[in-house]
Amino acid sequence: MTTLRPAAPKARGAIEFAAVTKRFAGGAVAVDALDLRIRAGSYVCLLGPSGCGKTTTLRLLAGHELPTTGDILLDNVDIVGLPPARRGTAMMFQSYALFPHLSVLDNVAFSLRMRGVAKAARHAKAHEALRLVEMETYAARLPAQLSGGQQQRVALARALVTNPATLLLDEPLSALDPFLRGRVRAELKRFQRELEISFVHVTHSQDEALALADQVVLMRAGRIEQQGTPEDLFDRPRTAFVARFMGGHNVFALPGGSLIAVRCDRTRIAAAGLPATVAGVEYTGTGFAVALSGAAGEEFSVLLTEAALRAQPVEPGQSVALAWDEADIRPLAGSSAAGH
Ligand SMILES: Nc1ncnc2c1ncn2[C@@H]1O[C@H](COP(=O)(O)OP(=O)(O)OP(=O)(O)O)[C@@H](O)[C@H]1O
Repeated sequence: MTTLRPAAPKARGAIEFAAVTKRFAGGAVAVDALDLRIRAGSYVCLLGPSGCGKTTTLRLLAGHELPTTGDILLDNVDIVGLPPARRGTAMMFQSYALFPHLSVLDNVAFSLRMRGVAKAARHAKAHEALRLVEMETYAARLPAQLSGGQQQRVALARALVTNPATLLLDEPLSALDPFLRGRVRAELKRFQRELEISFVHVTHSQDEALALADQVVLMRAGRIEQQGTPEDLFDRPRTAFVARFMGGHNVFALPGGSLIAVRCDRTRIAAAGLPATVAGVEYTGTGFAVALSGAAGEEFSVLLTEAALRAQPVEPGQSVALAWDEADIRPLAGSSAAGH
């Protein structure tokens, strides 16, 4: 479930961005007066279209970028002046970032070696981290002798060996095939719960964010468009941008210009309502998706069960009407005149 548990007393990794702006040389504002709060021990996904500032936000936390203005706190400590290794953050890279010539154990111990930790102590900690991800028996192998999922676990152990308060993950699953992605996704969630630290996970994938996050932060042009639980973002979008980005919704402009969102599975093909033309019908496995176009060329979608489509067949080119229940209307900020 995605409901927020009350943070346990030992949970770590509370993050606060206070009016953080990052302006790159050349003028690009990647992060724009960002105010962001992340609770200790929570799983947060930063989501949004390409270029909206997700990676920059993560790099600001890690200390790979410095803010132009603003403060960043981790467990109430201002970390802006601290070097990356002293912030209490760790970054998990994709598995191919493992050093190919080092054993699994030495890969995991690497950052401790860089910090001057003696060999016996760093190997003990590396074994502990490998035990946590159930990879201890592979300690002597080289990365090339592991499966993709095993490499990913080693990458996770390598990030966790410094005992961070927050783990930063930039598209950690994008290199994996869909089957493995599902498995590693479940493991990430389990580790995060067990460790009671915060995970900040950058993703392009709405599905990934909905499946993993306690809190989803949807960014747009360096700002937060909406932050909330996956249910908030998916079922209670506040703007047309959120409804469209999260998917699964139709955005309708009502007479007068106000905008509403209605879920595609709650939009009906009815005898009377908003006129639309059927553009196509696709089998989705669990039912059918009917693609439609509105009078002004807007794109809509209605999800039907097989039984519903059989009872009321539609075909491309057919004129139909769309209807919905009052209870399924989600009013959106802005109006169609504002260009959303
Ligand atoms: N080092 C840099 N110098 C100049 N501009 C940069 C730099 N890094 C990022 N930007 C710009 O800042 C904006 C935000 O980039 P960022 O990488 O944070 O976006 P993103 O949301 O992670 O995108 P993507 O999903 O494509 O990775 C973009 O317009 C990008 O071109």
